[in-house]
Amino acid sequence: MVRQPIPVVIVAGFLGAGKTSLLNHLLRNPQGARIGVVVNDFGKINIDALSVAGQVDSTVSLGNGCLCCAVDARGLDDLLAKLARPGSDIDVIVIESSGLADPRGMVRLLLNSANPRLGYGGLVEVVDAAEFDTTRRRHPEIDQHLRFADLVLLNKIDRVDESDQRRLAELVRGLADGKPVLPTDHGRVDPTLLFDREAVRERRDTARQLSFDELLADPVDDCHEHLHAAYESVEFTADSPVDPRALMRFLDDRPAGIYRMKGQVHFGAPGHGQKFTLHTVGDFLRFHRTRWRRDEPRRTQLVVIGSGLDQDRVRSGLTACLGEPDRSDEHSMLDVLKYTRS
Ligand SMILES: Nc1nc2c(ncn2[C@@H]2O[C@H](COP(=O)(O)OP(=O)(O)OP(=O)(O)O)[C@@H](O)[C@H]2O)c(=O)[nH]1
Repeated sequence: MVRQPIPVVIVAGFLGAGKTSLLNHLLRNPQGARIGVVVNDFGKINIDALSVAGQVDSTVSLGNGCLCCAVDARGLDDLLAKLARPGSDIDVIVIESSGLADPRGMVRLLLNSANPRLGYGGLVEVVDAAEFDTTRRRHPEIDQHLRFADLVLLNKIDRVDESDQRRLAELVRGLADGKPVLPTDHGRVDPTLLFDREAVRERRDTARQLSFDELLADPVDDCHEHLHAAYESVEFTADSPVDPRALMRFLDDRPAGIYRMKGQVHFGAPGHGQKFTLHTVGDFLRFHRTRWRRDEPRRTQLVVIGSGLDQDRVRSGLTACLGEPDRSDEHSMLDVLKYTRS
């Protein structure tokens, strides 16, 4: 029996829009589908891969760099072929692209893949409703990304009021050429919308039209003009614990240029030895508290992403946060806990 191609769904969207949240939602609610995952992060420590690891059998990580550039895409075909190898019982592959990748390059790559086991499963663009206006002002090219989407998730809907929800939904629908726009929070969407195998051929045909008319007609696609060309990342790893008050001071007065921070923090405060996952997106700040896996080293690993960063200042600022808190200070974690969801 000839097997239907495995749909490959690309999840794209600007830094911090909610791609990993969507991926985690899909992995927790697979509706019986076996999902293979490819994670491409910006920054040498692949925080996203750490976040989805343990939930899925087949995760492959592309590490640093953006998938959208041909030079960085080398190996993607091999990774996909590995996931779709004969005998694999994967039903769908989801690629979470870096928040700075240009999705057009990835769509093109998949359409041009010679692997008969793989089919283009569509592009899902995740939009951060709370940050969209600002992001668009700074990066007007985001509009182009939306044009190629098959489905747009207007995410973080809980962070905007109703009239803004309506305005943004209309705006995004217009930019996405009338494609469906679904309001979501934390990427919670009906997974069957993404995994519908029947829709794969149709999407491929539509995308092929795009590919000939627009994608391939625009082969220049200079990587130096991609969003990631203007961004840089700083990685920070430390085995000694972090002083919560010092970290909060750093976060309250972040060095200029930082847009996104993510990773895990190991605090030294007594009674707070759990894993605190940190996310900042623009002004947004959140910690999520979970248990460390048994084999996981208690250490802080952060990726800081921004434009025009003073990398030394970021590193020295974080290094200055290391140290045991004052043990007589019972409230050292108070500010952290204000921003924490368990
Ligand atoms: N309030 C709110 N927060 C959200 C929502 N979706 C995601 N977040 C939070 O936003 C932060 C970033 O979410 P991620 O899912 O990591 O975003 P991402 O697009 O994968 O980020 P990058 O890979 O760095 O580009 C996390 O703290 C999430 O918990 C949402 O709908 N509402």
